Amino acid sequence: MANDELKQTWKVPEPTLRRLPWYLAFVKLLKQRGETSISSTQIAKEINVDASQVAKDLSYVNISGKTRVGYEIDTLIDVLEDFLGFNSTHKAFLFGVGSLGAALLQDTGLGQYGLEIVAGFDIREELSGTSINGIPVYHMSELSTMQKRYGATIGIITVPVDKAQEVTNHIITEGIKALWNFTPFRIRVPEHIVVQNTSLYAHLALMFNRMNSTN
Ligand SMILES: NC(=O)c1ccc[n+]([C@@H]2O[C@H](COP(=O)([O-])OP(=O)(O)OC[C@H]3O[C@@H](n4cnc5c(N)ncnc54)[C@H](O)[C@@H]3O)[C@@H](O)[C@H]2O)c1
Repeated sequence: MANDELKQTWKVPEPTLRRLPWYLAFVKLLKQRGETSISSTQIAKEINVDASQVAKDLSYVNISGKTRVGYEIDTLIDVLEDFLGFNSTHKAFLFGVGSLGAALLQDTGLGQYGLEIVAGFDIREELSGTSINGIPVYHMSELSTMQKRYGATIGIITVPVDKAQEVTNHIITEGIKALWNFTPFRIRVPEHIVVQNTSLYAHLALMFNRMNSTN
């Protein structure tokens, strides 16, 4: 990606980046049903987002605004996937092949979103040399060697919470540039490193809270 394009992508507001994958999933569903075009008004209705918001979100994406006539579905899918980075392959290492880590290795869906987990790492000796879903698992001590082989840029962190910072520090020195952190620890990183924290539990708390307020 050219530098200018990269800067453009950075300017996209986070809520827009969260909504665009919803639009993509919906448009893919329409394609499966044999539809060939869709308007932003239709997307808005289906996703339950304001039509002007949909048009604004799509204005960040490089697709010509045939708002009333509708977008050609194949083109919209291509452009959205490209924009969201789902069409390119990002190589990732996963750290901590425990219950969550192993489940993520099992998930074949990640590949459709451009994330290719090429190897898992753990400190448990008995795991090294094994594989999950065809993905090899290595001992942490092999990280340097494997990084030379695979050149991964993303690190998925599924180690125990008290190991999160230590593992982060270590893998950054091995060339990992972006971290998908599943631990509840707020890891500290140098400015040029990208961190995305993800927690299933945070969403649970939200659901419980909303359930209680509707009782
Ligand atoms: N974000 C979420 O929604 C979510 C959901 C479940 C768990 N978690 C978090 O994910 C993490 C893992 O949870 P789990 O239930 O899979 O735990 P687990 O104990 O089953 O797995 C942790 C794995 O990390 C390995 N490990 C420990 N130290 C390591 C190191 N220094 N380097 C590499 N590997 C190391 C362990 O050997 C183990 O295999 C925890 O921090 C937990 O809080 C988050």
